[in-house]
Amino acid sequence: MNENLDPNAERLSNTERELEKVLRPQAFEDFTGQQKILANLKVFVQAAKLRGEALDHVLLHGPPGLGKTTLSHIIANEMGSGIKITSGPVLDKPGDLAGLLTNLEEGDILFIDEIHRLSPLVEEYLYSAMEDFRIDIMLETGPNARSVQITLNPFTLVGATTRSGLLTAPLRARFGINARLEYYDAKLLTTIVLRSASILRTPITEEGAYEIARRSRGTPRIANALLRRTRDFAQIKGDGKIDVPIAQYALNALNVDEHGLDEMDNRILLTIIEKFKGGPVGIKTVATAVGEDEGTIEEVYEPFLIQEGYLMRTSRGRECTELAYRHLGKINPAKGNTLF
Ligand SMILES: Nc1ncnc2c1ncn2[C@@H]1O[C@H](COP(=O)(O)OP(=O)(O)OP(=O)(O)O)[C@@H](O)[C@H]1O
Ligand SMILES: [Mg+2]
Repeated sequence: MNENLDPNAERLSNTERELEKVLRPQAFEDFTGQQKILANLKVFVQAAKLRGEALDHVLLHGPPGLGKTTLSHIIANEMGSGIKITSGPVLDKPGDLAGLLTNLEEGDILFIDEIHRLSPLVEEYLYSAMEDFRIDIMLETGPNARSVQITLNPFTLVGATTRSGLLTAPLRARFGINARLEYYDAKLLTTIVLRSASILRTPITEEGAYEIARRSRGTPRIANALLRRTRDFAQIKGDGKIDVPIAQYALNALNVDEHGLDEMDNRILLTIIEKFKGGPVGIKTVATAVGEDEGTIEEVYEPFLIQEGYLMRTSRGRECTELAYRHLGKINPAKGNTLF
């Protein structure tokens, strides 16, 4: 797959990374959508502040680019707490985690991204820290080795994962607040695109913003990436203003189709239809056939294709729906040979 055209796999240059930071909402007020989650979080944050306690541990899960990292920063801002950031694969040994934990100040947020990738040893070490704010530390090694118990400052663990199914039950049970982020509808994404365009000082029509929004796979990160690319087209091919024709021109050039499916989405559907008679077919087989990592298909592509009704997950594997056939202009042999 051509990675440069895939906003998910976008290799961010330094300026692009700066732009992501600039566009990231900093407070509950700037955060669009996920209404229920937000409403609940506001209550929990307010209550914790009122009691002068650390917020309960928070688990954020859902597909990439929906705002997990953004929310964790907002929680810290709203609590008025410091935030330390790490990720599952980086925490190699319990010692790495101990270092982080003992440096937390009261009420601080410890953000662990990709928390499903913690090693079992580190995960187990985390349990007592989360539950009792206590950890055991080994002093010295060899015959003099002994462990002492240390009391930690009360803190809030915010864990983020795209694969909540891979979390162990004991870890999941230790989060008092559990939020699953959903894909955004086109209206919410339009608001996000308009906000981002105004931060970037890019003139844009409401219809132009909607055109980008409805073709962004329900994902703010993709909407922002497409906005930035469209801005380039507007500057070079137009007069700098983003309207519907410029947005359509840019999105077509980026291989984002009419319904917002990108190249890989379409390749997955086409492969299942053409090579596997529409399915059912196992995810491993699909992954090999399209040349994409199985986990990526499962956490990035599949959830959206299922939500939009192109794909079904059955006990025998993945199956294309009638909508997928129609979308690709193919005839479903099981449904007779008419297109409509
Ligand atoms: N609700 C929102 N309102 C406005 N912008 C948002 C919102 N959610 C996400 N964004 C934008 O999308 C970008 C990606 O969000 P974020 O990094 O929080 O996603 P994520 O869920 O952590 O993704 P990943 O799983 O890949 O880490 C952010 O830089 C932010 O600008
Ligand atoms: Mg993130």
